[in-house]
Amino acid sequence: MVERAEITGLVLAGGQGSRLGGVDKGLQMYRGQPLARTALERLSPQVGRVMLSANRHLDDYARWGVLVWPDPADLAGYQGPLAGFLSGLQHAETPYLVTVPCDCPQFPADLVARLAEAMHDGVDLVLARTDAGPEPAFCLMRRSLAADLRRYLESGERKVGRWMAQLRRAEVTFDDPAAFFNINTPDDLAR
Ligand SMILES: Nc1nc2c(ncn2[C@@H]2O[C@H](COP(=O)(O)OP(=O)(O)OP(=O)(O)O)[C@@H](O)[C@H]2O)c(=O)[nH]1
Repeated sequence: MVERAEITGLVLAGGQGSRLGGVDKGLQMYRGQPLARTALERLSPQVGRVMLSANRHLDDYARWGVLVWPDPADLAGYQGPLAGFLSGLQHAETPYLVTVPCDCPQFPADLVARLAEAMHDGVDLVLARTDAGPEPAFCLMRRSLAADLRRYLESGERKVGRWMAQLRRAEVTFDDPAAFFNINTPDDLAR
């Protein structure tokens, strides 16, 4: 079991948003508020501190008073969520990092507490899942994974599942798949 104060929360907003026409997804309005802001508000009470991962409009995000980190500069181009994981692991000052994507505005209020219950000696990372399958962007991990993840990305690998498969994993099943409703298209933003 890990205490809340030992966990830094990272909102992932660094993607390409190609299914939304290439816009910066975290800044898109959903129910009157930018998506990344909703994610930060939902995550903040669950962790000791929060940060945000972005690759565009860093100043716009920083205006909300949150620490914003771009993906590691030496890993060129868009690399997918693992680049955000690495940036978070490198900047976190707590022993644990938990990630959430910016595009799931209804994720569970007890997400981090439940992931933290499953973090034990012998576990490197804990993933959320529903009956529909794993939700790998919702991941509690040890900060000490930074070196392993850097080696993985430097070797040219990008796939989240393949990186996680070689680690000691635990999974926590959440009953309500609707809580992981994911915004990918303009229609989703209007729901
Ligand atoms: N830091 C960082 N986060 C990313 C990157 N790519 C995706 N993400 C984040 O990972 C989560 C899932 O992203 P996807 O929906 O698969 O990708 P996306 O780029 O946001 O959108 P599409 O281009 O439409 O697939 C979102 O929170 C993204 O912000 C990246 O290169 N860097």
